[in-house]
Amino acid sequence: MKPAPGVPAGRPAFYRQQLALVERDMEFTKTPGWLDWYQGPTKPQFKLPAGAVDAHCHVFGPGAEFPYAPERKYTPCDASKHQLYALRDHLGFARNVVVQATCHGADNRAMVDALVHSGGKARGVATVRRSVTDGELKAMHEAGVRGVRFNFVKRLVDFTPKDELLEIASRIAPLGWHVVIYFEAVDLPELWDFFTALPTTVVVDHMGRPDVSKPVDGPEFELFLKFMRENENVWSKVSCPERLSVTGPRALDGERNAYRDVVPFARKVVESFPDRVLWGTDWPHPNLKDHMPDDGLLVDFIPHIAPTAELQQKLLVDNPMRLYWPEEV
Ligand SMILES: O=C(O)/C=C(\CC(=O)C(=O)O)C(=O)O
Repeated sequence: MKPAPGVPAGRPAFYRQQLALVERDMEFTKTPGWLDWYQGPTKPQFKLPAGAVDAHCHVFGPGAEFPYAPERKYTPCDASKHQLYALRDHLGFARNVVVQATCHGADNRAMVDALVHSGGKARGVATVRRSVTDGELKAMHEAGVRGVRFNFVKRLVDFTPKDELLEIASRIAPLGWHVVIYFEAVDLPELWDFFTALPTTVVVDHMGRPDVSKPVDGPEFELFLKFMRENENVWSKVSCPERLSVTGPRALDGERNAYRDVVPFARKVVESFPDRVLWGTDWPHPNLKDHMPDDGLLVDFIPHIAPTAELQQKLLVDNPMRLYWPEEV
């Protein structure tokens, strides 16, 4: 990698460490254009079933307590566990699955801190490197971590060799954990063999980010459906319409019928694989450039993709409970 201007060749790692030490003692400056999470979300009209789980959300810092990682690709606004749990109660969820965000790298302290202060109402998904010790994995398990996330979205992370990821997968499998994968639809063909070699349950973030301007019955989305059909260990989050939508309308200003272009994709997955789907808010919505949704209106998106009470119960309660709280099922 080319060193930054003013950094002598061969020393970038040293300078990154120095930068981390400086940043630890200063306030973080948000990435230019950063959109903060929506204040004062509406109450959803859709009444969530009792025990509903928000199975994809994050905490950011706060940076002064849990510094953002030096290798991060964005610097967010703070979004604390207290704010996350206030949103949970406001929307009517009972539990959360807190997914490690890339702005914290493999430093899982903010996420783990959120779990241990949740009164058992949150479980987590971590990011780990091959250097993670068995003791650290055990401590994370006790805190409520039940999975690791492998991220292939190039704007978010640097490349990690597949042999390192396979080694991590083989170490977390005996703990009963699963692997969450995040990738863009165009990259599925190249990643197929790696994904199908994973020895655990595999959960895809946001339906593998389909291009929803393409037909729902076209070859690209069909490949994703085939991936789920042929591999019964593969689950999908049918989340993030606000990230995938091209035409909107946005979940803002009372719009309870938002992101209509995403509906056929998510509904197809929910109806084809009702026992292997999860839903989450994705609060505090990292990296949205266009708009920040009203989370209450996002919840009102759910009945459009899971139209029956039975599908809603599986999506929001039965499936996440089976994956994250199996001891209670
Ligand atoms: O929140 C998400 O799932 C999506 C993200 C951010 C992310 O994954 C991360 O920072 O860890 C994105 O597409 O920028």
